[in-house]
Amino acid sequence: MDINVVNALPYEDFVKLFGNVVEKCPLISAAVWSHRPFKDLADIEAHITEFIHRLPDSGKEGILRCHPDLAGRDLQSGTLTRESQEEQSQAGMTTLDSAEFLQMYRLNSEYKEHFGFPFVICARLNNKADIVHQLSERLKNDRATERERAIEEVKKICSLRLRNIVLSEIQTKL
Ligand SMILES: NC(=O)NC1=NC(=O)NC1=O
Repeated sequence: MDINVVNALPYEDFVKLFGNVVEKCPLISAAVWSHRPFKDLADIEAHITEFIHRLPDSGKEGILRCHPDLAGRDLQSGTLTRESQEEQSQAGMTTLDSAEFLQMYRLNSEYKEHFGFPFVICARLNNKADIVHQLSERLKNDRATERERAIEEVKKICSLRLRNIVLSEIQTKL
């Protein structure tokens, strides 16, 4: 995708295209539009990262709270966003047996009870064994450490979603 095309987008189209690179947080892309013209995709990503970094702890926790649980109620009810549906199914969340499903439910509940925000991990970079291991391990973190750790995962998800958008735009032009 030509960065000049992106730079020429009115903010409505920019937010339509990039609004879900951070799950259910279109505000971030709507805010980042102010920083155009962008040098390239990495520049857009850098501005998104900077916006998140500058948020107070409550803002970072707010971003985490916008993420659906892995193998949670949104997955069960079919109300995940397209991106989350793809990511969660790729990580094996749609093929859990009843014991695995219960384990995820219990670990997610324990994590949420402990931290006050949901466990977030970049599902595309992990399989279900990794996810269970990470959930169990990260439960031991203190809140500040875990908040930053989870935000790092949000940035990985964002980076992969940005690349997917560019790739799918290029494919539509081929
Ligand atoms: N709680 C989560 O980590 N959710 C998710 N991670 C992803 O990569 N996609 C999701 O929906």
